[in-house]
Amino acid sequence: FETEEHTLRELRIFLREICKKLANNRLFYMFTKPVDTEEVPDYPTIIKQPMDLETMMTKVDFHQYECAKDFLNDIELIVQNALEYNPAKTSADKQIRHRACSLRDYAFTLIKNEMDSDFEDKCQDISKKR
Ligand SMILES: CC(=O)c1nc(NC(=O)[C@H]2CNCCN2)sc1-c1cc(O)cc(O)c1
Repeated sequence: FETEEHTLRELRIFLREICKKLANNRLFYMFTKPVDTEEVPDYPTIIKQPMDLETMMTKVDFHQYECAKDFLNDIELIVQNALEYNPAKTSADKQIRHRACSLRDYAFTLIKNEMDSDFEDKCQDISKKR
């Protein structure tokens, strides 16, 4: 199991790098911090499970991701929240939806290109056993 701990340590290092790259991309600044319910008071009435990149970085540090799939599930949550909260045909809402879709494509592509597929398989096997 020591090798399992080593594998999960490597996963955390990798996911921090991905998180940093996404959070440092100006395109995604509105996804970097929890939505401020002072500024956007109706947000919690519409979005029941908020998510953001800073929260995801904390989840990495708290060992709350055991494979890249779990990490991408939270990226998908950020995307779905933005699509739900910004449904209008206005250019403002359209631009936010477009940014959300770009975040999804960026994140999935980054992980696909930079992660060894059998490393992810090993992480998923560990995750299933736990
Ligand atoms: C992240 C998100 O989903 C988000 N959506 C918004 N939508 C609107 O403002 C649309 C809603 N429809 C009516 C016209 N306004 S603002 C916003 C946001 C932007 C930030 O810079 C930081 C932040 O925390 C949240």
